[in-house]
Amino acid sequence: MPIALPPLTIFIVEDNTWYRELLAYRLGQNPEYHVRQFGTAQACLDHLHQSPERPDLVTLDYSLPDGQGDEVLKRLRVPLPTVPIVVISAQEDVSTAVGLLRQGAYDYLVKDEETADRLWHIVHNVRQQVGLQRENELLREQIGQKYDPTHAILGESPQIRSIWTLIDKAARTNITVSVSGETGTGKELVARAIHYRSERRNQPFVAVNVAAIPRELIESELFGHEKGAFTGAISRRIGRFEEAHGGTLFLDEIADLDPNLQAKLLRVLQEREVSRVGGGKPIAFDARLMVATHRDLAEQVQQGLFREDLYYRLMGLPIKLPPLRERGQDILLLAENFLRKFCLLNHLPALGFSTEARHKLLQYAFPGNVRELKAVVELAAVLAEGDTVRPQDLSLRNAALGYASESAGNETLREQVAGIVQRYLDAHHGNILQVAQLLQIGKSTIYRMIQNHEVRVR
Ligand SMILES: Nc1ncnc2c1ncn2[C@@H]1O[C@H](COP(=O)(O)OP(=O)(O)OP(=O)(O)O)[C@@H](O)[C@H]1O
Repeated sequence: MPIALPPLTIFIVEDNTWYRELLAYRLGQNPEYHVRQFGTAQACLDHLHQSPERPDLVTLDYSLPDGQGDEVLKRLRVPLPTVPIVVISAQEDVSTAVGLLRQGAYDYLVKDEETADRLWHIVHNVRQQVGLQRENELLREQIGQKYDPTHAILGESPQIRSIWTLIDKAARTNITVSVSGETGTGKELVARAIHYRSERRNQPFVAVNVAAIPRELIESELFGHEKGAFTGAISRRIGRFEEAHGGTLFLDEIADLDPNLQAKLLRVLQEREVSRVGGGKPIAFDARLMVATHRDLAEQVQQGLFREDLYYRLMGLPIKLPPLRERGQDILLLAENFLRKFCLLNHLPALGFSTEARHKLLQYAFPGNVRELKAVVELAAVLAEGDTVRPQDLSLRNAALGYASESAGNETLREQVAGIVQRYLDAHHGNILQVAQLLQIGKSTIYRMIQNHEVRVR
């Protein structure tokens, strides 16, 4: 299925105001084209220098007051090495055209009454190409993310580099892996990375959060049950251990497993067989086991809350993930990555962080670690004005995150933000200016949400 294309940004560099307006008007007829106009080459270069916004296509007048086509083309190629640049000239001159094309111009057009239409076709073609390229990038990113820890588990800190090494080592054998670390540090991500690097990569990866399943259901969830095993067991059910056959079983929050099930798990690991609740013959268990916990399992053993024999069985290769606040500049690297991806997936123009916003991120402790950073960055992308994320867009206090927890669990961040804005609009009789002031967001953000049918003025 083709992906929805983000708007195409076009820079028009042309000193003749009338002609520039004409091109902008023609291209602007497609609402998916964002046109930005510049009267000189320098104005365009200054913009490229000061803003993270990058065009998908540039039209360049051959004779500008501050430079000739070939020379300006060369200067534009520095910040825009691969962006198509269409040169538009008042005169038809074959040798100039050939020279420009050799220099990497995308096309050469002569100004006449058909230029705007020809440009329209060129832009249409570029749009198709950009679409294919983005689709490719997205697919490559998805595959890369799945298999390569250096793509999936971002970071450049020494702590993360040593985690990559451990992942590679773990992936070479079937050793049980126990991942520990605070909430949101990426424990499940590490487990997945090991699975997708291992020989079991084409078999299932089954993740079970032990703490999330009610006590009375967990046994049948893990081991399955036979029909009639208990009231309500109206048909046979395959357990997660069986489901993971040939692949990997990831038991998250293992410290929360109740003592009875700890004993049963120990038996399964010793005998490499599982039995469904309610009988039947034992079934061979062939899955690689990985476990995770945010608690200190050794301490749980000391306190008598976790079986010591099971602890030694499960420990295998321990991988301890560092909290985000101890990973220094990784905070910025992750933040930029989340911002880029969010903009790409939501068809927003590219955004960057202001210097003050970076400081604010670096000063915060991130108790929710990477998960919290991701949520904060995605919300900031929605709230940002223009092309920059400012400190006030970063909702680092609990108050702002409190809104999120009020909402239904499955909503996306974007839906949650829309929900907040809608509530304010309703409460203030659709007064956009007032709502923008109260929420400290720009009016244009609200207009954009109305245009995208995310909120309504009722
Ligand atoms: N190093 C990283 N690079 C990119 N994304 C990361 C990284 N670490 C974590 N994430 C992202 O952060 C989020 C939380 O990660 P994950 O669910 O693996 O954490 P966890 O430690 O298992 O959390 P919990 O303790 O709550 O189960 C996910 O969206 C994950 O993709």
